[in-house]
Amino acid sequence: MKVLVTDPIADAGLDRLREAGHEVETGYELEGDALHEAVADAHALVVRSGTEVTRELLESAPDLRIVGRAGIGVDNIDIDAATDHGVIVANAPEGNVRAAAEHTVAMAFASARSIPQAHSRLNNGEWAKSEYLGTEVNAKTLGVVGLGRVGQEVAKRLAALGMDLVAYDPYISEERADQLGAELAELDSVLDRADFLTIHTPLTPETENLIGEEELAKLEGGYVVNCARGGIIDEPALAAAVEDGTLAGAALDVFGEEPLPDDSPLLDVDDIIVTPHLGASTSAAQEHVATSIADQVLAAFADEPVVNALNAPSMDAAAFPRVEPYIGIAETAGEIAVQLLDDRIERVEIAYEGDIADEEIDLVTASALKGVFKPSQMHVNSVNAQGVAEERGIEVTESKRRQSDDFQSLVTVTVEGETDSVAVEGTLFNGEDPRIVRVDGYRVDAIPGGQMVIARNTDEPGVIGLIGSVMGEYDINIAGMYNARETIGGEALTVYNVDHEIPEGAREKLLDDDRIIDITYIALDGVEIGR
Ligand SMILES: NC(=O)C1=CN([C@@H]2O[C@H](COP(=O)(O)OP(=O)(O)OC[C@H]3O[C@@H](n4cnc5c(N)ncnc54)[C@H](O)[C@@H]3O)[C@@H](O)[C@H]2O)C=CC1
Ligand SMILES: O=C(O)C(=O)COP(=O)(O)O
Repeated sequence: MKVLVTDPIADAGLDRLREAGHEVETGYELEGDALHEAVADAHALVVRSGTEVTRELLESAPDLRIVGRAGIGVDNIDIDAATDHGVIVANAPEGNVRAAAEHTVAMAFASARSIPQAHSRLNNGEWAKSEYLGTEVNAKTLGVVGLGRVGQEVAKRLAALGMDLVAYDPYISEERADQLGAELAELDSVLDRADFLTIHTPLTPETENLIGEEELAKLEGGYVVNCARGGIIDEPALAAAVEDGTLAGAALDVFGEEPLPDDSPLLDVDDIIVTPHLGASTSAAQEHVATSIADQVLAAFADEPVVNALNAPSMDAAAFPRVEPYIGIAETAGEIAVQLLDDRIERVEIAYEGDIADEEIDLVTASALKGVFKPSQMHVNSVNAQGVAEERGIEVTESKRRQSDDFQSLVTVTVEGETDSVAVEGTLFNGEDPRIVRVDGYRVDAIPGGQMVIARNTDEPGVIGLIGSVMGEYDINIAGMYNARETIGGEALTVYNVDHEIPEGAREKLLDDDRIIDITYIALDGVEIGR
C-alpha cells in the first residue's frame, strides 16, 4: 500500500509504516497539481494542519482508504466529502494535549511578563527594565472557552498557580467542571469576569468569529491567549483592541491564514505576541501522534477498527475479536438477501439475538449494509454505508434480543421491498465456524464465503440431478450442498458452495427448465471492512 505523508511527522511513525511493508512517500512541499498527482495512487494520506484535504483532493484519490491527522484539529479536512467517498478520517486526539496545554501556559506568562518583547530589546542592546511591569496570574481569574481535553489541562495547571476558573462550554457537564474547580457560565459572564481568556474549542461553523469586537470589549483590561485555531477570534478586531489599550495583550499561536502573512495587522502591535503554530511541537507529542496515526493507518489496511475514526464505526480493541466473525457473516447475509429479493429495496433490518446483542454492533450493521449494496457495484463500505442508505431513502433498523432460541448468537439481515421480503440468518458454530443457517425461510447450513449458487426450484425428483449435471458439463466443482424445502412437492431451495464461477450459459440452461425458478450466483470475498 502507498502512504502519502504531506506534513512532517516524526520518524517513529514513518518507520512503523515502512516496517509493516508499506511504501511511504513524503511530500511536504506538495501543492496543487503535484499534490493531486501524488495522492492519485495513495491508499492512505497522513497530514497535520498544513494540508487542506478538500473534496477535489479526495476525488483525485480513488484508492484512498484513510486520511490520518497526526494531531487533533480536523478543520482542514472535509470530513463529509471523505465520508461520501468511503474514506475514513481519523485523528490522534491525545498525543499532543499536554504539549498544547503547556504552550498555552507559556504564552499566558510570556504575554503577562512581556518576555518576547523584553528579550528582543535586550538582544538589541537595550536594558529596558523600567518599561516592563508585568501582571501575576496568581489570584486572577482564568476564563476558559472550551473545557475539553486541552482546556482542562490548561485549567488544572493555571489553577495550581493560583487562578480562579470560570468556563464557557455548553457541551460539558456541571459535574466535570466541578471536579476541576471551574464554574460554568455563559460566554458574556466569562468575558466580564476573566483577567485572562484562553480559547480551546475546535474551529467549527459555531465557533468561527465567536470572539469579535463586542466580546473583546467585555474583556476590558484582560489578556487573550489563543492556541486553538485562527478564525475563532476576529483578527482585525483583536489587533485594534490591543492597539487601543482595550486589552492588555494577546498571545497567539494560530491564525486565520497560515503561514501568517507578512502584512497581518497582528504583527504590528507590540503587545501581541505570536508563535508559528507551535502548540503541538514537542518531540514527545510528535512521536505520540505519529505512531498513533501509523497504527490507525495499519488498522485500516487490515480492515480492523480504527480507534479514533471520526466518520466510521470504531470499537474497543478488546471486543473486536468477539465481533469480527459476525462482520463477514452480516456482509454475506446482506449480499445474499438482496440478490434474492424480487423487488426494489425499501428497508433493511438487522436483528441481533443472543450473546452478540450485548456487543457494540455498529461495524456489523455497517457491514450488512455493505453487503446489501455490493451487487449494485456502488463504492460502499463501513464508512459510507449508512449515508448511502439514507441518500437512497432506504430505512435501516437494528433490533437486539438477549435470548436466542436455537443458537448462542444469531444475526438476521432482512431486506424488504413493497411486496417481497427476504431474510438471511447467520451464526457461528462452536464459536468459530461461520454458517448461513436460514435463507428466505429455508433451513440450510452453508459456509459463507467463496462462491455460492442458490437455486430455487420445485421439489420433485431429478432436479438436483439436473443441476449437478449442468454444473458438471460446465466443469464446475461442487464443494458443498445444502437442500431444504417448504413442503413435499412445494418449493425447494438449495445452496451450493462451488469452486468456479457459473457461466451465463449454464445459468440460462438451468433456467430453461421449468422446474428451476431461479439461480443466483454470489461470489463472496469474505470479511472485508473499510473498503
Ligand atoms: N496550537 C496547537 O498546536 C494545537 C491546537 N489544538 C486545537 O485545540 C482544539 C481543542 O482540542 P481538544 O481540547 O483536544 O478538543 P476537545 O474536543 O477535547 O475539546 C473541545 C471543547 O470545546 C467545546 N466546544 C465545542 N464547541 C463549542 C462552542 N461553540 N462553545 C464553547 N465550547 C465549545 C467542546 O464541548 C469541548 O469540550 C483542537 O480542535 C485544535 O483546533 C489542539 C492541539 C494543538
Ligand atoms: O493537533 C492540532 O490540532 C494542532 O493544531 C497541531 O497542529 P500541527 O500538527 O502542529 O500542524
